[in-house]
Amino acid sequence: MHNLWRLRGYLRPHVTEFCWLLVAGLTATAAGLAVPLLVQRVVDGPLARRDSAGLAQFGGLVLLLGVVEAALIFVRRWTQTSSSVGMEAAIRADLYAHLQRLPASFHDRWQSGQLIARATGDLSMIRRFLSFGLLFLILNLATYLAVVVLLIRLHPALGLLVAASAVPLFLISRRFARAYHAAARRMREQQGDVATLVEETAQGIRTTRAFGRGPVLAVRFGAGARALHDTAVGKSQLLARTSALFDLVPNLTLGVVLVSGVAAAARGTLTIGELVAFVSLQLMLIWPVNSLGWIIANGQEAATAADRIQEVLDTPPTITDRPHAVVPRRADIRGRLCFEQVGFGYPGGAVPVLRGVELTVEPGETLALVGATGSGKSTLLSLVPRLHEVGTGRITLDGHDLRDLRLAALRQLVGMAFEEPALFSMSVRENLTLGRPDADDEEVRAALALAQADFAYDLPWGLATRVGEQGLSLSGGQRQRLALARAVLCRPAVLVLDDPLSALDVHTEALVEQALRRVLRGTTALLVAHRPSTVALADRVALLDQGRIAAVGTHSELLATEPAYRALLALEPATTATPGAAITVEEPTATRGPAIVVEGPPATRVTTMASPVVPAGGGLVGLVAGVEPVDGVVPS
Ligand SMILES: Nc1ncnc2c1ncn2[C@@H]1O[C@H](COP(=O)(O)OP(=O)(O)OP(=O)(O)O)[C@@H](O)[C@H]1O
Repeated sequence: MHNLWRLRGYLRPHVTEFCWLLVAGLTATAAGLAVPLLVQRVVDGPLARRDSAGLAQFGGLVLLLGVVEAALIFVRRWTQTSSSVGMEAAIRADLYAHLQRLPASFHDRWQSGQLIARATGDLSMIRRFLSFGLLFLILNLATYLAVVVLLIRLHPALGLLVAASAVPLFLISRRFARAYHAAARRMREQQGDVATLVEETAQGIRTTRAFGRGPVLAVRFGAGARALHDTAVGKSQLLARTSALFDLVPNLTLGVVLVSGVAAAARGTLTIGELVAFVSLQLMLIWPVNSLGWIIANGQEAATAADRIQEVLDTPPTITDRPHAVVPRRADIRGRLCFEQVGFGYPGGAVPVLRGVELTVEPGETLALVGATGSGKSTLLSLVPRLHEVGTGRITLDGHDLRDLRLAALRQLVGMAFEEPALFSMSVRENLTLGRPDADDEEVRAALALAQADFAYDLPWGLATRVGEQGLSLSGGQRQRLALARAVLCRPAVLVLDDPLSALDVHTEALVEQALRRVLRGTTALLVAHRPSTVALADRVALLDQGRIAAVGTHSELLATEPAYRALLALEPATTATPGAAITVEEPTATRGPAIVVEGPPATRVTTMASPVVPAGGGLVGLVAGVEPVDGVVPS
């Protein structure tokens, strides 16, 4: 319960409402408790005396109490939902803001399904406890205590017997709470796992369809869903068993009270009215005791949810502003970027990814980073906007250690485009202006022109077209060009490009390069390059080998002096794409079945379906793999 208690701060803004809720709830309970006491007076008074006027008076009073109780219950229900929903929203907002502050390494470790489950299902559990469980716990305890006091006053011996029934109830509750907590925790984890599986399947639907792995994933999902089902059934059975015990105890007590009460009434030590009142009051304990199982279950679910939420909230954001971090003026930044003995390793990684990196990029210079796959190029780039924090050494921008700059300011100074660009399910314009919400139409147009992304104007609703989740309604090359336009729109002092042209066909790449050359002239840029054509954009090249800078020089210097560099660029596959390649489907012949033919000059004629060459945005591979719906038939 400790972690649930730690969330009490969220109750503070609603404390007045909560007090009113309690007052309304307790008054309604008091009105309900008064009814049996009035009945006692009626039975022993007007009813015994056959006084019909007195009877009508009492009847009116009981009716009034009933109306008051109903009105107060309505008020309580009306207000309790709004305050608990407000608390849920506040916790969710803080959780989301915290997730934003947590470093990339946290998100590498955590499954997104687990985070989604925490921000949705777990928070709903807490809301339900705050709006119902907690309130009923207080009201039911108050009812129990009040009834027991009234019962002891009516008949001390029988009243103490009822009070004693609290002992087995307490023991059952304690055992149940422990077992239910473990089951609730297991179930929430399994729900997170199932959410992750669904999310991964949705995101990787093209890959799974193309490989025909749907049934395998379905088996994996089935196993996860079955485990969740079994835990849910076990949890419900636990609650059902305990609820039966919670039913049994008050009913057993009621039986004993009835027999002893009738005997006492026969002996004359208890009036009929007192017996009726006693039994009526005791019946009022049935619901509070019965609901105890549900309230404990609700409390345990909320406690589990609070544990899971605090696990995230307790993770410290390791990449934060230093106390005296400064916001440099954009005009003062020339863009000299220095890596000084930079070392870095991923948490849990056996060996550091970067070691003693020494590199300087002069203002306005473009430096290409070339290295074998896995040599640490992307990692090095990610240190510049502080997506990861340097382990040893430091990186400076115009002499300022990056850690001495305010994070928000640094990320405005650094524009970044990734090889696998993330677009969000919002309009093209919103995606473009993510880093510069104030950019006007002309600036957006210029950025799109530069990235050769004018296709955006031809989308069904132009820049207002919403791109699907992760921009998957666009081709890889289109996404890359939009990401490039987004990076340059920020007018950054340092442009960091992680192989941003890899998905472009040769024709588009040449156009983007031409335009990029103009931008790069005035900006410090660090770009990962795999192709000689991209390297040609750079003034100098740094060769990264197993996390160390092996050589720095111009392209021709490195070609002349570094065999490893020559080998890397020579491994470049021969380009086969052809602007305006024609695609036709040929009829089957005697020697082969039907074929998709992509035709350029004779050297690039392709007749195998395995390697069609299509201009960016062609989507042919998706049709062949059966991932996308198709008008007509793709012969196989
Ligand atoms: N988030 C991560 N967590 C743990 N290890 C990682 C992570 N990202 C990368 N690595 C490891 O760090 C090393 C360098 O990866 P990095 O992506 O920087 O290489 P790269 O040179 O950019 O490769 P490529 O050219 O294939 O993109 C690799 O061994 C990789 O497995």
